[in-house]
Amino acid sequence: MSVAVLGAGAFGTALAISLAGNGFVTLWARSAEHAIHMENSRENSARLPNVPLPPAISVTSDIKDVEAADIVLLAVPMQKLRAALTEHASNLAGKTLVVCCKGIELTTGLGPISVVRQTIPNASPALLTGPSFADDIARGLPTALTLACGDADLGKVLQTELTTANLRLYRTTDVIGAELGGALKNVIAIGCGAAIGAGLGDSARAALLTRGFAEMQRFALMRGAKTDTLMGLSGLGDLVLTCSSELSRNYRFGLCLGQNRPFDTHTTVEGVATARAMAEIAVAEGLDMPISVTVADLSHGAYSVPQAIQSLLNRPLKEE
Ligand SMILES: NC(=O)C1=CN([C@@H]2O[C@H](COP(=O)(O)OP(=O)(O)OC[C@H]3O[C@@H](n4cnc5c(N)ncnc54)[C@H](OP(=O)(O)O)[C@@H]3O)[C@@H](O)[C@H]2O)C=CC1
Ligand SMILES: O=C(CO)COP(=O)(O)O
Repeated sequence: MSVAVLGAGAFGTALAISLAGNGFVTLWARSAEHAIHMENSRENSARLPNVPLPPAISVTSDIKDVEAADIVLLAVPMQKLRAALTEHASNLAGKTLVVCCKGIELTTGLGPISVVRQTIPNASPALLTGPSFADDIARGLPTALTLACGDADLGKVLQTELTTANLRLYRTTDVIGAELGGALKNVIAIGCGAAIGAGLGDSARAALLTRGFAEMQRFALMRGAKTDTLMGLSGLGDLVLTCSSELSRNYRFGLCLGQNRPFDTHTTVEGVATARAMAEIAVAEGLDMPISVTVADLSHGAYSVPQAIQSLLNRPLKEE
């Protein structure tokens, strides 16, 4: 089956490089200039520098090339997904669409699969998520991800088609659990980065990671996710990776908050909008999500790090 990747950012490019080991891949960028530069230089110097594009990748800005593919991977930031799908709805109608973004849409509180269902109702949606840095995948380092698809038979097909020499896919039909694990871990990673940035130490990070995971489970189970999914690659696996590595943009954003340093506003930091979406849902549903709500406030400058720490430490004592 032919594969196209819509979105030539760091992750889309990395997935295209890995999938090129299986056969021809179309990598679509919205900017014609960017596409031509990548096609000629055989590198995505803007988003994923120093990794050559294999010959099996064709970079294009012509959406008709995406339309020709059987499977389309959607690798744009969560808050841009609806606009991208709406713009290209007629080209993507009826296709198998594998969303690769991690987050909750701020304006609706929906995850990526629901956004696909709303914008392109006759598409077959799936989700690719789990612990993986674009740079690791692009350099061929071994990575394990979760392929979530509500249609179990299609999930098996996609698992086979999208597994590569270095990318091992596990499958699940628990789309909600996989979506929420990937979205919520970014929020906790910002908190962990802030703790380390502020010099609070590794013990504080472990506490935030663990209690943050309890919040992730509370939120996801309320939305119908399965505990096993949260315990897997798309939940705990990605949480551990993102909370412990400076390769993570969410973690680095948190580090800057903790150190009171500015952060490049052009960098994709999914956890900022997702923290806000999550906090709004938590308040509406009466869910106790103190770390996530604190990260939302911190990320938008409503709290300083010392205020955030005080508010978390001064909460009433409770059972674990
Ligand atoms: N980077 C990583 O290590 C990983 C990322 N992910 C997830 O993948 C998703 C994308 O992240 P990543 O690739 O890193 O982000 P980047 O910031 O590297 O790239 C985002 C890409 O999306 C494109 N884009 C933005 N808006 C639109 C639009 N409306 N239509 C078409 N294209 C658009 C941008 O185009 P332009 O350049 O023209 O602005 C850019 O190419 C995120 O949800 C992230 O959480 C998941 C796992 C790992
Ligand atoms: O999702 C990721 C790792 O699995 C990438 O994390 P960042 O978006 O924080 O860089």
